[in-house]
This record gives sequence, structure tokens and C-alpha cells, in this order.
Amino acid sequence: MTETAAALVERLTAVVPDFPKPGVLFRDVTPVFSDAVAFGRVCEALAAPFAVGAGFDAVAGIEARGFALAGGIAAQHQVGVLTVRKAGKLPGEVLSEQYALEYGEAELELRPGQLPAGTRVLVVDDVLATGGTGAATITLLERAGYQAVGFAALLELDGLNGRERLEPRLPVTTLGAVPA
Ligand SMILES: O=P(O)(O)OC[C@H]1O[C@H](OP(=O)(O)OP(=O)(O)O)[C@H](O)[C@@H]1O
Ligand SMILES: Nc1ncnc2[nH]cnc12
Repeated sequence: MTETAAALVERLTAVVPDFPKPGVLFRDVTPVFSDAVAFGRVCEALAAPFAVGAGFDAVAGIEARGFALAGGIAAQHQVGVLTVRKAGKLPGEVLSEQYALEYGEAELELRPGQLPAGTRVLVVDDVLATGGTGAATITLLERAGYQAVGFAALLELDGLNGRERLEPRLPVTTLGAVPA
């Protein structure tokens, strides 16, 4: 029988204790990316709920693992990619947003003016934890004049309220929920 995207994520994701800090149970999804069948299937599943109806015109990938997913989805749907990067990586004019993570503080940046105002953007990342990264990304996209139409991640971490934080702003899809 065909293995579903959710089953592939569950089977292939590695669980790494005490990374990147003691006490954090890190979900390493990179084996999902290196398996050709799994990668194609999860990209399809992440975008499927957003491909019907209004749809999306671009995919925003959040550094770092969101970049791979955004590229896969964009190629399947023949749309472009916006890269939402960690601070200090993008040249020229940038918009910046600071945010808190499960394990620290960070800042994300986006170059404005790459696509027309009103472009409908699907946001993708590997893991939804506290939702701080997703919320900062949605704010950056809105500040750039785009419409963030959905957030999709491979996994959400139970108990950190990421979904509760993002859902008032846009629809959220993940392929599985695991303990934080
Ligand atoms: O929902 P949140 O609590 O914001 O956490 C989710 C974010 O945390 C991880 O990235 P991280 O910032 O560790 O960066 P990395 O991609 O460089 O590993 C993950 O890839 C998400 O982007
Ligand atoms: N436990 C975790 N595993 C992988 N990515 C994360 N991002 C935030 N918390 C994470």
C-alpha cells in the first residue's frame, strides 16, 4: 500500500535528545528530504489544502529547512520562492522582525519588492513549535505588501501553542503532531 506523507514523516524523522541545547528533543526531518519519494509526497501534501480555491502565487521558505520544502512545492506548482532569512544574510534593503524560539531569540529578514503587492504567499517550514518563527514571517510578508494565505509544516510540537498563535491569522496545516 502507498505510504502516506504523514506516515513517511513519522517513519523518517529522527529524534535527537539535547540538541541544540540540553532538554530540547530535536526533530530532524532531513531524512525526509533525502528520500526522493518522501520529499515529493510531503511537498504535495503540504500544499494540497491551499491549492484549491483562491490558491497561492508564491511560496515563502523559512531558513533553513523551509527552503528545501519551498523549492519542492514551488516546482510542483510552477510558482516562485521567497526566502525568509536569518538576520545579516540578505544584501540591500531588508525588513526585519525579532522573535523568541523554543530555545532562544532570533531575527528574520525579507527583501521587499520582489513580487507585486497582494501576491498570495504560502509559508512553509519544517517544524511548528511556539509559532514565533511563523508569526514573524507572516508579519514580514504583510509588511512587504503580500497576503500570507497559509502556513504549512511537516510537524507541530504539542504543548507549545504554535497552532493557536498562527490560526487567528491564517489557516495552518501540518502532517503530524509530536510531543515537544
Ligand atoms: O515555532 P518556533 O518556536 O518558532 O520554532 C520553529 C522553528 O525552529 C526551527 O528553526 P531554528 O530557528 O532552530 O533554525 P534552523 O533552521 O537554523 O535550525 C525550525 O526549523 C523552525 O523554523
Ligand atoms: N524540538 C524541535 N525540533 C526541531 N525543530 C524545532 N524548532 C523548535 N523546536 C524544535
